[in-house]
Amino acid sequence: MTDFEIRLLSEGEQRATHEMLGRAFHDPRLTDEEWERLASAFPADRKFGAFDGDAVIGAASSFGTELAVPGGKAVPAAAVDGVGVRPDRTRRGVATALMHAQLRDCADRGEVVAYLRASEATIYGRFGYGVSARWKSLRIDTSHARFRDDAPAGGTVRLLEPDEAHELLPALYDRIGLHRPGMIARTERWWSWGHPRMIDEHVTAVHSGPDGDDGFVLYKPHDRRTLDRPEAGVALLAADLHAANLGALVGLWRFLLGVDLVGQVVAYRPLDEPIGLLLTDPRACEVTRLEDNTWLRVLDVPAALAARAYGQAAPVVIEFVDPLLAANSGRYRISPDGAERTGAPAGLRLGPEAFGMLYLGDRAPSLLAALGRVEVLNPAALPAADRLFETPLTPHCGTRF
Ligand SMILES: CC(=O)SCCNC(=O)CCNC(=O)[C@H](O)C(C)(C)COP(=O)(O)OP(=O)(O)OC[C@H]1O[C@@H](n2cnc3c(N)ncnc32)[C@H](O)[C@@H]1OP(=O)(O)O
Repeated sequence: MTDFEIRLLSEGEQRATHEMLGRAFHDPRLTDEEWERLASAFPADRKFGAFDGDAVIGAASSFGTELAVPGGKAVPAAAVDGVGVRPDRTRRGVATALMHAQLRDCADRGEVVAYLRASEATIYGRFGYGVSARWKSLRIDTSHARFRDDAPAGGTVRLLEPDEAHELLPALYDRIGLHRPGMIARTERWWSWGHPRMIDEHVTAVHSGPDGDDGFVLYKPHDRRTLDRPEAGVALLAADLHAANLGALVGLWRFLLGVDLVGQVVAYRPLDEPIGLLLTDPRACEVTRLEDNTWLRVLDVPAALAARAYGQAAPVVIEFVDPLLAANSGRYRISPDGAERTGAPAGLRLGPEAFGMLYLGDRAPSLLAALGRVEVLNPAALPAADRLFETPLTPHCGTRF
């Protein structure tokens, strides 16, 4: 017996929900004016609330998008955000009830995976989410950063005024395309939610190559000068950097590292970002942190397996066990040609959390088996599964949500 009810928000309940989330995330209360500006980007649609009478004590939200998977296709995905419980009602199962309702709802909508960024790494594994992509924080000291003679030259970079950036970036992001597993489509809701403020708070630079605009970066300076270190310059945080090709990536990095009065450039990048290899002194590029970036929970196993590409190896049968979304449970034969349900005996057995960790290519099945997250029923299946699930590019989302 619970003392709360889970249901979708009704019109008119958004502001109270936003206020409740503000208490969970320690955000300041919004003025009426601030709420007016924000309201249209905080729709009731797809928001689950936990209610004690009329009072909202917990919420979980999502929006529909597309997620790039290995091989170049994209699948319908639920981008989950705004999960929070009022501080006086935590640890009584509210988030669990919200998560279960939300996962069933997203599965009913035909979405193939749910995808999120976690405030803490201890929360989401129990709901079947696994870390699907990690990122590295880079800090590049500009005084030591010289490009090698054989590094690509890159094209030209120009700064945009904020109104030009609002106009140009959505189409440029689409043009760059979902070329890396883990990237998501930026929907209208996404552009209208955090992005206007983001553009206003950052400088936007666009890269042009032989075929026109092919990359952009939003950066923001943080002043590190003090009275005893007046020479320190500023640190630039490259908060949103996307490039369609290596030339655009190098061109944007050359630009960032060449901006005057800058001592450091900091960015959160894919694990295989090659910037250090382009410098005469690769140690000028320090990895200061490596952590989980996105978490993935599969909602439709047959569709997820059918959408991605596989490496060359003998076929493997995996048995998938899903305690929450029972329709997913069963055996699947995976080969370089695709995946299908099968009655054949399984070589490996796993659940949704391990699936989330290997689906985009972040972790190898053999590592998960060694850690006890994948059960090995036939040892020959393990090296074959490693080769099938291996991906040439490390997964990376690169979009805040
Ligand atoms: C995608 C996003 O929006 S990420 C943002 C998540 N939200 C936040 O971080 C805001 C602040 N935190 C909160 O609002 C809440 O603490 C939440 C949403 C994280 C958890 O809500 P709760 O209602 O307390 O979770 P619930 O009671 O269902 O807990 C389920 C289990 O998870 C555990 N758990 C929940 N939160 C945490 C946590 N932060 N750290 C460790 N364990 C946790 C509980 O102990 C419980 O374990 P049990 O099943 O073994 O008893």
